[in-house]
Amino acid sequence: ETADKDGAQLQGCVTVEQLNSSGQATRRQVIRKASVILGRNEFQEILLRVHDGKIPQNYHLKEFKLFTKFVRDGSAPSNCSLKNIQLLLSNCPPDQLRLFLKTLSIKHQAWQSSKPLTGREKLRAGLPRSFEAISPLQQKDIQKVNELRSKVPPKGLTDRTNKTTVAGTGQQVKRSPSFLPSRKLNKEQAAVLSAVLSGKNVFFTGSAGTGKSFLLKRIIGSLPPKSTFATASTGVAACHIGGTTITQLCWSVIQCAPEDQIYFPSVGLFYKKHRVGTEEYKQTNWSICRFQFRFILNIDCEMGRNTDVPLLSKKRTAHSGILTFIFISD
Ligand SMILES: Nc1ncnc2c1ncn2[C@@H]1O[C@H](COP(=O)(O)OP(=O)(O)OP(=O)(O)O)[C@@H](O)[C@H]1O
Repeated sequence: ETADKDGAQLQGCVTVEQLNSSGQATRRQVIRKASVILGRNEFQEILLRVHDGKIPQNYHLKEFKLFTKFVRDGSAPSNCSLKNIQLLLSNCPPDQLRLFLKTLSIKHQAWQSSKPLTGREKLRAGLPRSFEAISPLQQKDIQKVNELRSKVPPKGLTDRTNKTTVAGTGQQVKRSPSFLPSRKLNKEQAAVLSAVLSGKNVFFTGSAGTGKSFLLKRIIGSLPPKSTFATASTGVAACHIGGTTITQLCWSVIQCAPEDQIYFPSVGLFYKKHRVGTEEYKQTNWSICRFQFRFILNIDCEMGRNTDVPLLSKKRTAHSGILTFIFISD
């Protein structure tokens, strides 16, 4: 349950954009497999370290805007306004991203309330450069930020960086620390999650109310969205987990493929993309049903040998080599 333990680290795709004075990107660097670490320097200032596996880049987070609209999809743009730099995080495990952004936001608010050193004081201190990963969120951090918020006079506005919503009456709303992982996975659930994260093929089941759906949500939240496909045999089951039906997944395989003609090794056939409603389309639809059938039947051996997987990997998984398929029964 790494996502719960640590809000200071994140894995995903990072796009670093250099903005000009009118906010347009003049330079862009995309790091598909980046590690992002939240840390502090020798003056306890908050830094964001982006590591591409070779050279780490540090970004000061004195002033920044955070946009959290797409966190559920594993994406979050943030803007370090001091340097006119925009960092766009994408394809991050959503649970990990959520905790990371909460940690960032709370730690930054707490830091703002402390008296930052002036440039002269920093020079005088003569401290050697350092970087240390930030400590995980604790109850005392939340209490501190709640105290700070209660001192702020009501404004009737919502600040983008500090989303303490203030009702129209001017009354300030204290947010509960609900983001702290209050519900831990039990031993069996944690074992399943760690097997999934280590890339094993896993089948888990249990009687009613034993926590299968709870675990499933945690699994989906711990994997990179672009290479995770949650599917179910029926629409009802798919809706339950925010996934898609297997038929839909198969169609998306076809549609995502860059070529007009696609080869499926598991059935040894070529399929052509056709316009909806044509005779060829109907035939292709039938073939896809057969493909699905084989796909599910052969899930162990086919996926183990990675036969059909490269078809998906061309476009949808440009960011990651490992694909995770989740099949849910009703
Ligand atoms: N580790 C956990 N900690 C706290 N609560 C849990 C945990 N696992 C499951 N629960 C709770 O137990 C209840 C049943 O869990 P869940 O709905 O996931 O079971 P299920 O096996 O999917 O059930 P069913 O087969 O009936 O759909 C839910 O209220 C869920 O929030």
